[in-house]
Amino acid sequence: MKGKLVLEDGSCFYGQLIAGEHTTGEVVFNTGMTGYQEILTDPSYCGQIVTMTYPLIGNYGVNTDFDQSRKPFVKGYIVSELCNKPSNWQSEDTLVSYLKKHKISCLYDVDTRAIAKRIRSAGTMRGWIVAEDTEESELQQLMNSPLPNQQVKEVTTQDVYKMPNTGYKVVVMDFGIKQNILDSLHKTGCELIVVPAHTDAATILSYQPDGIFLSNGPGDPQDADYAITTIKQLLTEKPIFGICLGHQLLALALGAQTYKLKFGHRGSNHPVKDLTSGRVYITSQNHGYAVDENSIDNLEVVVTHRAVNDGTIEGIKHKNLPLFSVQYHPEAAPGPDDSAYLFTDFISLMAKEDYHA
Ligand SMILES: NC(=O)CC[C@H](N)C(=O)O
Repeated sequence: MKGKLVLEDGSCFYGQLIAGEHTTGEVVFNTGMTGYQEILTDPSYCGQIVTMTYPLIGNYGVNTDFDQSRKPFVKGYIVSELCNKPSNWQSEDTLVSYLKKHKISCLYDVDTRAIAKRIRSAGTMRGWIVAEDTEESELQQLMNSPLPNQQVKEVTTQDVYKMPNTGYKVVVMDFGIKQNILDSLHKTGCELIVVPAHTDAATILSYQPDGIFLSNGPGDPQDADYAITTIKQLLTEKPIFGICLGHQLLALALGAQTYKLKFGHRGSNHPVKDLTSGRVYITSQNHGYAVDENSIDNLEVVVTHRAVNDGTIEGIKHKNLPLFSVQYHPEAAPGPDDSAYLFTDFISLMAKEDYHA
């Protein structure tokens, strides 16, 4: 079926549509060459239509081991060439049948470069994927519908679950966690207790954890005000490590502000400088918001990492308390695992607190 992407500014991009009912979301682009299944199932993309700038997608098929959560959470998917004859020993199915099975509207054979350039110059916009022959009146009706802003509620776990182990006990606040973050923490020996996003501080502390982990997740961090309130109450209680949305929420709880980037950072090769060692790490990123530079001046917060491309804040720590966070993804999936050492840093922080106890 012929389809199109209509952007908020009126621009249209034409292609072929599969699996698709019409859909809407914030249109973003990811520059990764691989990792399409991890991207589809990263809950941080809930509410967004993801455009892949790499021109060939689907070429190594899909495999359930690559899933980062229980299902794909993207609202729509846009690719140039959609390969339907994968060649890889791990391939269990085609991406086409995966998208159909999960009813993810996918527009392909589209000029993805033109879409990325449009977003890059005009900024992230809302968009609609519809059949090409959609009546103007129907399109207008779709365009008048409000965009939801409580995606964390959609992706967080409904029930508490545990991943037993013999090491430190960590309560994981699940705002839409990726499987590889859980696996990375678990691999370092941690026992994990994963709790829903709305869990209050008293309940979290009742598990008597050695540390608290704040996960990645979708949406504007300022919409998760309930989580900011909870984290505020935990700041002086336990060591805390946050990734991406978790980093933004930690910063907000410490009194900083966040703002929306023009078109965000989404890809697998973003250079980040560790300001302590001077080393540059190539990192996996997926975020549309960042911690505001000017808001931290009078806080007990130190910037530990910066994006090399645009200088934005990529990591912070507290001057005295055992709290730190990064904006990028040390768990990769997809992307390089150069920053996996941060998980061991969290263990060292818990060990230090343990010693002082
Ligand atoms: N991956 C994430 O956790 C993303 C955080 C937040 N939703 C942002 O876009 O900035």
